Amino acid sequence: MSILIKNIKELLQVRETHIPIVKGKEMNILPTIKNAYLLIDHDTIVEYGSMEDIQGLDADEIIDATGKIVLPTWCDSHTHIVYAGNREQEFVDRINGLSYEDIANRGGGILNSAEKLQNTSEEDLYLQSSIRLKDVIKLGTGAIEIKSGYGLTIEAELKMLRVIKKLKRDFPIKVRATLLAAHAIPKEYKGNKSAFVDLVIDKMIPEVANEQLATYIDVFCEKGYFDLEDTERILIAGKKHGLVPKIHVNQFNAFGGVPLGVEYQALSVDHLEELNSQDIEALKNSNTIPVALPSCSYFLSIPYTPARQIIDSGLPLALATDYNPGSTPSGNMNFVVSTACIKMKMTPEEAINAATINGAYAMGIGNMYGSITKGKKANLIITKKVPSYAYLPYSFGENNIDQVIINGLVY
Ligand SMILES: N=CN[C@@H](CCC(=O)O)C(=O)O
Ligand SMILES: [Zn+2]
Repeated sequence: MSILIKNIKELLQVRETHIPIVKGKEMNILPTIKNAYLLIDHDTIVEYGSMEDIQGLDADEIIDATGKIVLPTWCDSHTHIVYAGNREQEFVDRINGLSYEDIANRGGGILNSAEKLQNTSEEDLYLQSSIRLKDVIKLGTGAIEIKSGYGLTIEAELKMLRVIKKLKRDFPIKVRATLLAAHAIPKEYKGNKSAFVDLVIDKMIPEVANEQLATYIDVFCEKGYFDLEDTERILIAGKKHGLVPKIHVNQFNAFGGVPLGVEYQALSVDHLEELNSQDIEALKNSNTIPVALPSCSYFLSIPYTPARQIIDSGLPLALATDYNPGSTPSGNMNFVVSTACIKMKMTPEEAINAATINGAYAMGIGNMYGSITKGKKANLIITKKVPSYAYLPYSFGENNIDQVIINGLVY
């Protein structure tokens, strides 16, 4: 099966050869071809170019993209989409004056989601999560990282990871799984955090690695959750079992989590709403990518990750949703890209690079996803008729997507 997309107003993120990451000033460059075509064979991009050079090309199916923009699907490198129920009451409580911290301190927050998940069957959890996954694909996400972390017992963490495995089996998009057992201290371990960290290290990590249920190891490194020592112990144990660090740091406090992540070769350090100059220095000359989650800042009314400071220091930046029931009940990468431009002063070029090539890097799939490159997966967004690509972040809240192609099939 082949598809030829013709008369594309502008084809975005065209990279003749694969580049793994874009950093600093390069982030402001988005290579495009105006009046372009693109040929898909089965699930692969095999050819593209200017309409002037299209002669001789034919395909089983022709899509006329007159007036429309084509770009690679979003790579959402940070989500928690496997969860049970919702937390809209906490949302109302925050409107009425409680903070995220207040809610967590009285047993809500992550512990609330953990209780719900523990009491939900694997089948129901799969059903609830698959609805969300379908929805985000329609919004243009073609690759997604999904974390555990609402289980907090061995059984429930394994249940979450098995659901992620089934989603990976049943859906055409790329799915990467992360073990985030150290997401909160369970009620039963209150005052005895080190025993819970021992459980994560001695039981959960070996079991998950043994069953090959995760690629990455994550920790919520934050005051009131897991400190630097806990984080270091968990990263060491994860690495010993072949899990690559990819961690939550600096959401509310900056106290050394970023340099620690870099020291343990984390693939990414995510959140960074609070960031200091030592963090920036640590990230320079490292292979660790910072990841910003602007929908979380929006929803919790906390600071936005200082994208300008990061990019202007020559660093790369990726954008992701953080889709979860507590801090970001949205998996809309289009909103993330818009919000990054509106609130973080990223240019459309920077934001699109951050949500495609750099998103793919932040989930370790850059060789096959994130750009229009021959041989990469045919995962594409075809927009509605739009005046320019800057219109995409500009028209925030509007759905500009006409079609999503995943592995060469119109979704
Ligand atoms: N901060 C830690 N974890 C999630 C939120 C978890 C929750 O509130 O359920 C996050 O990335 O924002
Ligand atoms: Zn998160």
